[in-house]
Amino acid sequence: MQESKNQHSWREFFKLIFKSKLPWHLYIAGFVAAILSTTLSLGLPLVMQQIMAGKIFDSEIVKKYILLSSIAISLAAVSAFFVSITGPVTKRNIQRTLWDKLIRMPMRQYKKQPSQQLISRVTQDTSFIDQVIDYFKMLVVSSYGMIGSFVIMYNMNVKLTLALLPVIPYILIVTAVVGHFTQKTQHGVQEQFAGITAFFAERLPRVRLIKSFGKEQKEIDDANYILREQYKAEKKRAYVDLFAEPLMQSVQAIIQGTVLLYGAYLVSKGEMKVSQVISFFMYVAFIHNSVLKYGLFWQMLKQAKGASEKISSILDTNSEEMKKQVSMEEVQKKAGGDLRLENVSFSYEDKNILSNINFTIPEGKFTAIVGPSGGGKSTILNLLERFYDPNVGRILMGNQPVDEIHLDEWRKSISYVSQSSPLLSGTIRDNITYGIDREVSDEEVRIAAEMADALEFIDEFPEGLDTEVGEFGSQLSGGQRQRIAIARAFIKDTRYLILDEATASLDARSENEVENSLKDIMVGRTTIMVAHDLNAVKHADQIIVIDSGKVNGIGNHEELFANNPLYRRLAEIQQEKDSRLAIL
Ligand SMILES: Nc1ncnc2c1ncn2[C@@H]1O[C@H](COP(=O)(O)OP(=O)(O)OP(=O)(O)O)[C@@H](O)[C@H]1O
Repeated sequence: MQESKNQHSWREFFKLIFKSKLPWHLYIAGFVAAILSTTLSLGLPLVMQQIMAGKIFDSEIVKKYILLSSIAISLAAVSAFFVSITGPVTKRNIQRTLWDKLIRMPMRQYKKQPSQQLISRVTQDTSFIDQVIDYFKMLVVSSYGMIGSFVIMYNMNVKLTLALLPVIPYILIVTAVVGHFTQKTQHGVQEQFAGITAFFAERLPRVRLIKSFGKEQKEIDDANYILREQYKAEKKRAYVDLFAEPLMQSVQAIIQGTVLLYGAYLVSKGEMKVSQVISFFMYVAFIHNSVLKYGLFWQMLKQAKGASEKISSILDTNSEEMKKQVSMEEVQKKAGGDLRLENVSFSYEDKNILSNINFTIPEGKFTAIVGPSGGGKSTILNLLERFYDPNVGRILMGNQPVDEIHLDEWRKSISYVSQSSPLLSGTIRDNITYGIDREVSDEEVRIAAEMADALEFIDEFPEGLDTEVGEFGSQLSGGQRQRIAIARAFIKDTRYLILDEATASLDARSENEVENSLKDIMVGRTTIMVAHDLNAVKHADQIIVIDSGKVNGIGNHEELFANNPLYRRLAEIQQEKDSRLAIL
């Protein structure tokens, strides 16, 4: 079982590498430069051997040494440059692939992982992949250098080379043990880091909530706790370093000691020259450096494998399918624009929300959806926008199932204004024209703003349409944000208008202004409005009462007031509320 999981994750790793269109030409260029540099470096101890053997005054040999080392260093620099270039290109390509997938995932998928985790997939995990490819290149080059060193050493002196062989198992064990513990503790540090990022990223945008409940000290204590955990993880890593460093040094001491002591013995026996021992010494330093890279590569590979599993779990999800067989225009010509929910049932995961819903939303008319909180009204809007598909039943436009219509055209035919219309950071103009694919003139933006009752406050800002709205529109009031969203809906000029409690969070004056703006925009459009304030829907052509995921009644205000006890009760509550407000 464990083995098949392991094989699976390696498959994910290679799948990701090949999917991400990596800059192979740059990798190959860097690899060739590194191999050439290593080849020249392998020749250096031999030239040094000649110099140490008495040719110090032979200018040709000295020149050769300087030339060889200069070229080797330059090629190593070129190779390092390619590493610096390939890393960011690889990371960028993987991030692009990932973002492309993330933004096209169906809504259900976003619920499966908190957004903080998704962010660290794109920012943190992608870095491991490019690092491991670089390390792999380094490993191949180091192996080549090691084999080359052994071959040269073997030709120089068989006895001294063979004397190094018993050290190899020790080197392998030390590298594996150090690699294992370093990787484990490093993983712990990264986990803590991800937790801390998530903690701060969640708290900072909600600082208002924290302050209003006076919970600053609790948040400081919570932060102290996770920062302490981070410190503990880092301390563990420091302890591992404490043992790792001497162990790795002992590898160096053993191989260098073997060369020096046994080399000195062979010199005393006349079987080797001192210059050869020096040359040997240089080769074992080369081998020692390569061994260190093996240890690091193993750690990197494990991290990259874990990261690629997580990234692949996102890449393997299905994207929303945008193009289906029928275009919106065709359907409309053939079947008109009435929307019909036919035996629709729906659940989020295993929680049943809607049961056997049937109703029609007539084209060009005003339909309101009302009912007690949690009954499923917004869920119906989610289904109409096709953020989710019904589990049972279907939604039709005319007599055409909407899931057969191009999804991008469908969504573009709907303007949606909700209780807290989200804005993106940027200017007021950027936000009013967001999602509009054509060129929009300032004149047009101003007309839309005027119709949404937004122009007056926009002109009060010194920067006018160029005013920055801040993160999530934080520089504007709730009412201002709503009116920007309505101006956007005016410009979008869509067939369908969906309003979900569009005025619920506003004060009486803003509510009045926004309602007036909405009245203008609703003219001639199929409007579906969810509202708790029954005054806002009294004049609807049709009101649908939803209770506990079922249709409780359909009719206009008068009909429902006369025949539907739930609606009458809601209307009476509304009247009581209105009269209380009138007294105040
Ligand atoms: N994304 C979601 N995942 C899981 N459950 C959800 C999700 N959205 C809503 N629900 C649940 O579905 C039920 C219906 O919610 P919905 O928002 O559709 O009700 P509503 O009638 O619009 O309520 P309100 O009038 O309070 O806005 C609620 O019990 C809610 O907890």
